[in-house]
Amino acid sequence: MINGITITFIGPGVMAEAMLSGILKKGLTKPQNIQISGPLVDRNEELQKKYNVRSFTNNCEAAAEADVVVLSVKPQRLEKVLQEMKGHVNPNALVLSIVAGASIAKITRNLGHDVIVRAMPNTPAQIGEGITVWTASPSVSEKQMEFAKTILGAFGQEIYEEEEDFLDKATALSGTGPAYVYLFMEAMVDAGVHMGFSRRTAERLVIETLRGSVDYYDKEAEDTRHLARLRNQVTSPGGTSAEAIYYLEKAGFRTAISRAIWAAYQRSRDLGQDAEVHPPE
Ligand SMILES: NC(=O)C1=CN([C@@H]2O[C@H](COP(=O)(O)OP(=O)(O)OC[C@H]3O[C@@H](n4cnc5c(N)ncnc54)[C@H](O)[C@@H]3O)[C@@H](O)[C@H]2O)C=CC1
Ligand SMILES: O=C(O)[C@@H]1CCC=N1
Repeated sequence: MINGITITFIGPGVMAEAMLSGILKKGLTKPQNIQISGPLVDRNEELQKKYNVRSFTNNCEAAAEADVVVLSVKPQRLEKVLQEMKGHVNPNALVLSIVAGASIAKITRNLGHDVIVRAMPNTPAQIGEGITVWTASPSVSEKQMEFAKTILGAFGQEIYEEEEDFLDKATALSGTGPAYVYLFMEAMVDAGVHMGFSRRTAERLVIETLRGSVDYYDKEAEDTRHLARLRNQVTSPGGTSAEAIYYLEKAGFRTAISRAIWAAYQRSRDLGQDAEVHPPE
């Protein structure tokens, strides 16, 4: 296992906490081997008390001795953080970035370090049910690939992709995915309220419908399960589902989703190229 290795988190926010709590829950390493570094003393103390980890306000000091340096600051802060840390990361350390859009080339260029794993988790990582897609630069050793796989598997499932472009695609699909799911759920709840249900009842109906649908999908035999077949089961000829689906398709439901996810993919690629925020078309 990876016991004994030191891991430093640069940017101790929501995602860093999800990762470190998963790592500790799985017993991958001891709390004294985990360090966090961020500018907010209150936040540092909060995590220090909760998990018994060490905290720093100086990123360079925090990273100096670490075997794994996790980059978990917001994309807009990354460049400055990398430039400030240049020359302060152990040359043999694995740098594991979860920063949306930040390409391996960009990290290497700004940090002067080429042992990089780029990963894209999502927020259900906070309850150990995330899904993370990751890739690695050629300088990452086999042992470090195993570290990365073990660390990323501590807060959900992980999928390795050889081509880095899939990281931008995963950012759009699964990294950003919870935002689409919650928006869809909100819209359904609002429709329920529109028809006269109390908000509480509408929320319950929507949440249990989603949970039940996913569980039902999961129970189907792997070789025969198919989303369209499950949808067809609900859709009787001339019935309510057919009527509703007609209106969803007429409104361009699938195209809207596909275009939105494509736009998120392009946005992730733009972030990697230091592009300014651009207005939507
Ligand atoms: N929230 C999400 O759904 C996902 C986010 N990500 C990526 O994870 C990264 C972190 O996101 P969150 O945890 O949601 O953000 P967050 O805002 O909760 O965490 C960022 C942390 O960085 C700290 N910070 C700010 N400036 C710093 C500096 N100069 N040095 C060190 N720390 C500094 C902040 O105080 C904060 O604690 C982002 O790059 C994001 O793209 C990846 C997957 C999913
Ligand atoms: O919107 C964002 O920047 C983040 C990155 C992945 C999910 N949400």
